[in-house]
Amino acid sequence: MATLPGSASDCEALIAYDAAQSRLATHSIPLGIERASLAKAGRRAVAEAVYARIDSPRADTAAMDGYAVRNADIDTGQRAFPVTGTHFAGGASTSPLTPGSAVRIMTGAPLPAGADRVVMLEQVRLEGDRVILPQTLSAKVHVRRRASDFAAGDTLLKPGRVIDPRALLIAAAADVAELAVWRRPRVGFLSTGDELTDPGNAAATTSDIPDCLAEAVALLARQWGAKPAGAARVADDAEAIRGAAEGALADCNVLVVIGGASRGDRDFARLALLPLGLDLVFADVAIKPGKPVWYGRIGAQHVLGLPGNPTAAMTVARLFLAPLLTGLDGRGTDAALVPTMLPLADDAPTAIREQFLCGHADGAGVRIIERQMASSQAMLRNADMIVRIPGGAAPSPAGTSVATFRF
Ligand SMILES: Nc1nc2c(c(=O)[nH]1)N[C@H]1C(S)=C(S)[C@@H](COP(=O)(O)OP(=O)(O)OC[C@H]3O[C@@H](n4cnc5c(N)ncnc54)[C@H](O)[C@@H]3O)O[C@H]1N2
Ligand code: MOO
Repeated sequence: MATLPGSASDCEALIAYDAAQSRLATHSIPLGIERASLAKAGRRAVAEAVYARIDSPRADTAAMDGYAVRNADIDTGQRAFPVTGTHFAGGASTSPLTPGSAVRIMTGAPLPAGADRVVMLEQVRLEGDRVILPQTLSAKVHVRRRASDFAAGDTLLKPGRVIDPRALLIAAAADVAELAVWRRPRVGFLSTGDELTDPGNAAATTSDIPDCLAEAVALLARQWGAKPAGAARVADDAEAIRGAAEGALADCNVLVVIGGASRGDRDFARLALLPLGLDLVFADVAIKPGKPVWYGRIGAQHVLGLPGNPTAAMTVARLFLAPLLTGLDGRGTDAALVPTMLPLADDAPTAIREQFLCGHADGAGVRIIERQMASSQAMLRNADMIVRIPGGAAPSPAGTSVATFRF
């Protein structure tokens, strides 16, 4: 068998998880900047600061429906005011308030020049064309000062901020119609395996098994910001894998190759791609499950190889594909890798290799799902998180604080 650059036989050292992540991070750099309308900018990371193009409020405005008056008149003891007009939100700038008079005003309407207080509708009564204010007036003047929320030129969103609904509100309020955002990676998927068939077709055969990973990993990629760029499935045949990969690479930034990652007689994934110029960055990581995961570059494109065992594949997709995608789309690899530290509810199983096990949390802490295997499928319905358990002889007893990653 040909020697694979970056690979390790069982006698060679595997690359440590943290070292593999460091290597991934050096390659996972933003793809580039594009402009997106507000409608298309959601969940993207902004590449340039967002500045306010206008003051907000744009003028001194009423914070309540009521009557705009001058404090100077109030201070003289005047409480009955002739009403000289009505101001609505959206109205143009108005003539100044005549001293000794009031203007009926609605929330959001600009105050007439000279007015510096709004008395709420509920606190006044009308007598003919005069408004009568109460003797005692609150300290609150119910005026929103011009630029008191933000001023034109203020930095409202910093580069790297992910556009969530609140950030979208701010961009729109800043009078920004388009945002400079990092490009989203296009991700293609290639499942390999003679035994695989489309879900829905296996029962009609005696031995085929449904490809349970293609759609699941594509959804995981979408959840982490990717644009899916098609999926193909090929037999365990190096020529077929190479041909399909070549076609897929023309249309994606990241190609995820599923299966054929290991040492079997028909595990061709990495070997098949070497003639395309595959430059392996790491392969065979000292983790359980998912050891055969590999990552490399073919020119500008990124190629991630997942093992075929379903739980192993989903685990390393979460651990390596998610940060690859957040690195490429400007959020940074850490966006997918910051753990939540939680106490173990029970003693964790021990293993020589570092383990990334499926678990879920309840009031007592993290529970690692029992009897899970790299090939498990049904178990995943209860797997809300991946739990990092250190390798080596040292046990991790109940109460130990462990790193968890939401699935
Ligand atoms: N001698 C060794 N054998 C194995 C090693 C090793 O280091 N030395 N590693 C083991 C580990 S760990 C894993 S994980 C698997 C990974 O195998 P491959 O990536 O080569 O995957 P396949 O051989 O193609 O398939 C393994 C298993 O998974 C099923 N599979 C594959 N793709 C899918 C899919 N899309 N949907 C559903 N099921 C899938 C496949 O049918 C096999 O049952 O290798 C160990 N062996
Ligand atoms: O590590 Mo493999 O991914 O156990 O089955």
